Amino acid sequence: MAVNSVRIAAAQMTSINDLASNFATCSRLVKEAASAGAKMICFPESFAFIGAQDGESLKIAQPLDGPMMQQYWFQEKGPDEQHLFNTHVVIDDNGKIKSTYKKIHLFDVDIAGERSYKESNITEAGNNIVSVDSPVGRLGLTVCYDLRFPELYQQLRFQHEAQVLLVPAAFTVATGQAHWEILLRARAIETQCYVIAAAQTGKHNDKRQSYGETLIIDPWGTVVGRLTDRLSTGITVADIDFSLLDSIRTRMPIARHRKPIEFWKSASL
Ligand SMILES: O=C(O)CNC(=O)[C@H](CS)NC(=O)CCC(=O)C(=O)O
Repeated sequence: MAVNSVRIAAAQMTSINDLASNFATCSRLVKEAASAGAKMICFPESFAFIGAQDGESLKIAQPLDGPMMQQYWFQEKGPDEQHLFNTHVVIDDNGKIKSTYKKIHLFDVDIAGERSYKESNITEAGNNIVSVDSPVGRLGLTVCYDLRFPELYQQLRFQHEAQVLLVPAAFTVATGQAHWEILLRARAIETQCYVIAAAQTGKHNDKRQSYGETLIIDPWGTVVGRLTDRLSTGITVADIDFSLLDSIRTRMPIARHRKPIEFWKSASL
């Protein structure tokens, strides 16, 4: 019988301003995922480093072929000394880089009652949509704040034919409480894709805290993977079931029913 499902793991962790300590956590979680039978593990945004002071991430940023990436990963050095790229990297089981995606939507947002963020101060935005085939299906790569821009996910499903959408994140506590799960489930339902959302959680330093709640969601919108504690470090695993995915897409063929906006008419503007 053909194998129609394959296991994936999503990590949850609290990265700090210490590359070695974050790396030790990642190694431990990779081993846990392998013993659980997972073929792939997804880490949160900024798993390698979350700075406590301005400029710290710029200092540790390295090129994709630098020494850190040999170990795994990152903060990708940007086009100049003042900017890095917020890059999502897919690495195969030989340690080879299969694909990279630079975060398109930057988080320049003033959170009521919390603080304001200006990611564009140190980050250069990307402008390429990226998908890649993998043992767990065709992946669509995104990062964190991208989650609020559904057209990216529509492109990944309908133009790139993605089956699994990846959303590594470091959501704020306020926006996470209000929006995290509902946005992720909406993306899964409207694209009929698995959504894997590995999340930073807890307190990184005096100024920075993340919501957490790593989730794996199936193409029907059901949460199939979640840690028991939103704030703990660990993994959750779930099986990507291609028969389920095909059956949902066959019974409700939204790819065929979809009417791309180029064909719509505006009555008036
Ligand atoms: O700065 C880093 O180290 C890593 N990058 C992030 O944490 C980014 C930019 S500040 N965070 C988000 O995009 C949060 C989005 C969010 O919370 C929302 O959309 O509500």
